[in-house]
Amino acid sequence: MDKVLIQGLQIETIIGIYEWEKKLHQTLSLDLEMAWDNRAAAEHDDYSKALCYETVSRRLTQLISEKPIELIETVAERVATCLLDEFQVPWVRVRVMKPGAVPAANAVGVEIERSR
Ligand SMILES: Nc1nc2c(c(=O)[nH]1)N=C([C@H](O)[C@@H](O)CO)CN2
Repeated sequence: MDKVLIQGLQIETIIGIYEWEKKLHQTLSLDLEMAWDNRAAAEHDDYSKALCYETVSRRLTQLISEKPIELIETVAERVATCLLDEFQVPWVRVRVMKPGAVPAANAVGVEIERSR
């Protein structure tokens, strides 16, 4: 299966369940694996057939930073839904990491897979 990948997409947003978290921005780090048949783009070196990682990154940053969210599970689900519905990605793996949330850990996070 071909994929388009985005690793370590940093998104600043209001995220968390505690009152103190609703008053500041924190940075999430997203890793995305998106199934995509890359042959059509490669065959004629045709950008219009490619899944543009730049466009996807911009859209997800807008989606996740537009309003406060409590759970990183919600972030992962919204990202997956956007990729399936708006970008017609047939399958996606979304990992959302919240660095610094647990001081003793490098990062904590969730990972989901969704398909159409
Ligand atoms: N499974 C989850 N557990 C927790 C979350 C979360 O989003 N998903 N969030 C928090 C707090 O917001 C925490 O990150 C504050 O440091 C706790 N557990």
